[in-house]
Amino acid sequence: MSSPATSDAVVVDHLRVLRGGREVLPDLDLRVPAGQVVGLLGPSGGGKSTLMRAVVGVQVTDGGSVTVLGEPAGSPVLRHRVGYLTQAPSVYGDLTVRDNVRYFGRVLGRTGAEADAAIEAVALADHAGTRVDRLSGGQRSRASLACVLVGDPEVLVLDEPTVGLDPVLRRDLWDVFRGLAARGRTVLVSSHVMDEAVRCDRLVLLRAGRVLSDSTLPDLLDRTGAEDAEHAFLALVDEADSREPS
Ligand SMILES: Nc1ncnc2c1ncn2[C@@H]1O[C@H](COP(=O)(O)OP(=O)(O)OP(=O)(O)O)[C@@H](O)[C@H]1O
Repeated sequence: MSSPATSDAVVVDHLRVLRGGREVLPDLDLRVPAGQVVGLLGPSGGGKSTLMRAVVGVQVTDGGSVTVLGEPAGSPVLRHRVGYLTQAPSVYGDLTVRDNVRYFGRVLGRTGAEADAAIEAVALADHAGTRVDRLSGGQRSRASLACVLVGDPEVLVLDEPTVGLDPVLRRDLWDVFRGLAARGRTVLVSSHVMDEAVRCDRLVLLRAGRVLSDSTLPDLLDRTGAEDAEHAFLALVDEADSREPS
């Protein structure tokens, strides 16, 4: 059996981001090991999307650095090596699912068969011929995900890919993410849903722009004595609050 990759696909060093004049990420350090699924969890407004935007290089930053696959985030050489799923589906409404995925695939030199495989992976084969503007919100976001998957990027940055999906679809998508990591891809995925923590190799708990914890789930549960990720997170919040002056 080959040993897991030990290099870091993403290195965030003292990242500082201001948005709307507010310090959203004051001073953030993070390492995302290659070939792993790393979950970015935490409350709404905690800075998950901002961090992801910095990793793909679309966020104006105010200090520190973000390195992806050894290159500065956003470098042109990373364009085809990093895939990004935003919370707002980025697909053409007046094209079918198949035409969207084939279009993005063609830009990246992928075949029609590879586009079909990406559609299959997000369980949209039955809707491949449907115009995207006639899909539900969850289907639309899966169509967007297929457009990311078709490029088979080395690093996937997925902002809430399972939001609003039923448990079966969520499980199936997590199987896809696990399969990507098994092939050496790195997946940084954000979620509000704490029970998705069990599917991650590592968990980063982000709150108010700070990393409360960065560890495996077993280590997190050990450290906090909690029974699951949600209770562990609450314990860490309480611990952080008790340290802050009121
Ligand atoms: N365009 C913007 N202009 C100014 N402030 C912003 C902007 N977008 C986000 N923010 C602020 O940045 C902070 C972090 O937002 P961010 O979207 O990164 O959080 P999040 O953890 O991804 O939240 P959610 O889970 O709700 O998507 C929030 O306080 C938010 O109000």
